[in-house]
Amino acid sequence: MTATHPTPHAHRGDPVLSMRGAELTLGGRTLWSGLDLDVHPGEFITVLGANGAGKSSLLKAVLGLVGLSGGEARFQGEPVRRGDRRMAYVPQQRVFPAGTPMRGRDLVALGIDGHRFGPRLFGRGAVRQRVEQVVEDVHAVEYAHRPVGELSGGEQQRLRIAQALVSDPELLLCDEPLSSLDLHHQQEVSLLVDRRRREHGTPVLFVTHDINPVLPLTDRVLYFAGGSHRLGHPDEVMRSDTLSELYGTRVDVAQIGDRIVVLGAPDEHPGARTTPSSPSSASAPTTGAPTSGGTA
Ligand SMILES: Nc1ncnc2c1ncn2[C@@H]1O[C@H](COP(=O)(O)OP(=O)(O)OP(=O)(O)O)[C@@H](O)[C@H]1O
Repeated sequence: MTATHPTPHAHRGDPVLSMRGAELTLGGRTLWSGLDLDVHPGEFITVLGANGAGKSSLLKAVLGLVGLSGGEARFQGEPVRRGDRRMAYVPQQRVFPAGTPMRGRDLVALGIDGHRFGPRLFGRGAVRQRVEQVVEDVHAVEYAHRPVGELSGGEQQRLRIAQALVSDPELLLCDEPLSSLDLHHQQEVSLLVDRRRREHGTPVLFVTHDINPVLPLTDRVLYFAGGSHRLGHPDEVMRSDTLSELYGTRVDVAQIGDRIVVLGAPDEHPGARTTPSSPSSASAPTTGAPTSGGTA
């Protein structure tokens, strides 16, 4: 399914990431197949689906950490490869233990010179300058000198975004970066990612269980369920008929205020792990109200 709506932030030009007939089998189970995806400069693609449907594994495949079992994935025209520093990854929010001595700026600098596979990109002075600039960009100057273990979850996550941005990436891969954050911090972190793609044209693949915080930013949704997927504008994908067909069972998409809730979506498979961010009601991922796009 191809989006028929415009993607307001997508720039013209060749896709940054292109997948054709992509299939991923892990542990003997085919998570998804027949995936055709072009990610254009500036695009914000929200990746949704049940626990265990293969959302995080998509990011791993793009990062070259797991190999496709079929089809191909190309980044900037070349087959994806592990350790490509032009892609940046923002992990799930995980709190650093209270005694962690590393300071905020050092965490950010790891995005440049702490990488095991990459060469040193800059001299020491240039690294410091670049780190300082990104710390300012994410409005973390006030606390970047403090040990990360002393910082709040939201502050830590801002620094993780800074760590991802410090290498000036050409593709941003975010794996549930908002989980465990309160609404205010969810919005702050989302806006940092949004600003990056608007100002630098860096496209974003954003895995989440809840589209609501990023719905106004979302150009297209990629929804995985039942070994299949749908790709399109939120209006096209977040519908009862589309998701019922995808899950192979009745699924209701309800609008409650400015939010949309998906009701009745089953777990992907009995052994799928659950995450704290999963809504408890009916194992249903919550999703946001379809809008016509625009920035938050
Ligand atoms: N390296 C691996 N080897 C075998 N199985 C794997 C591997 N990595 C992931 N899996 C399995 O693949 C399935 C998909 O995992 P993945 O983490 O991609 O799901 P997800 O959609 O991100 O789920 P969640 O919403 O729970 O985070 C899971 O059943 C997982 O156990």
